[in-house]
Amino acid sequence: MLPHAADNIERDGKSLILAYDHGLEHGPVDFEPNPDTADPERIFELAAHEAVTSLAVQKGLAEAYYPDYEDDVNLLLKLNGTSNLWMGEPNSAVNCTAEYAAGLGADAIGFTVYGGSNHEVEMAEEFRRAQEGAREHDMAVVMWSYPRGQGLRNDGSPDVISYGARLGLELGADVVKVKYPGSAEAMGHAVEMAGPADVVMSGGTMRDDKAFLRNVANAIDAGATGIAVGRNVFQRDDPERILDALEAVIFQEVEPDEALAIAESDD
Ligand SMILES: O=P(O)(O)OC[C@H]1O[C@](O)(COP(=O)(O)O)[C@@H](O)[C@@H]1O
Repeated sequence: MLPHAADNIERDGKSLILAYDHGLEHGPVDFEPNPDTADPERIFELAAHEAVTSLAVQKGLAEAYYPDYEDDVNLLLKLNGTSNLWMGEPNSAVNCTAEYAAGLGADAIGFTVYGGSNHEVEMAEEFRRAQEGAREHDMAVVMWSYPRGQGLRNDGSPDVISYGARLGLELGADVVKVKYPGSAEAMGHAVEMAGPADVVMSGGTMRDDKAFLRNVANAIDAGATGIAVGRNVFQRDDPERILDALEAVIFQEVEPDEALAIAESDD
């Protein structure tokens, strides 16, 4: 990683990445709890919320919508992805180059690496190309580091998550996105293993406000620099309200109860 490479997608060294690649990764089922969110325009508008430091999308959405939002949104362009229709060993098709991302105005690139998959070797090579391309265009590099595949049954165990965090550092990511390993202590170990690379917690499936914010607060206490979140924001009835609360937890480091009170008073 390069010192300060992620400054353009962070605020005071912290980040809230709004992830919206679910239409590819999971399919339309993820929009069912809040059908308005199938419309990318709704999410680009949401990404203009001041809590959001970048919006992670695939190339097609960036081409169609980003020109109208480039003044208000930092673009984190995902360069690979796989649909839920794929039944093979974990892999992620590269669908965009770093050069093309730079041409679209991206501030950062995002790349999934499934360490432990049968495809790890080719994925590391693809990541190398993307990472070096990003360096040529001064874009930050965010790795979705999700070890899974072959014998790796429990991709959420603390040891595996720490290994994923370390893979990000070793391969040259500026920010490593990992699943929450279940406790502040385990998150602290992952942060330590990532060294100077920033670690952000991946959002996960919908949880109640307090439980979700508690995990985020624990991750921040443990040294994580923020969160990359999709469903826990856009599947809620009032996504702006949870962004207000996340802003308080991540950037002001207040406790979840106080953050929720701040979010209520902003309504
Ligand atoms: O591969 P998984 O575990 O289904 O998760 C992939 C999804 O999770 C994310 O990394 C984070 O999204 P969520 O916050 O909704 O979990 C997305 O970018 C991606 O689409």
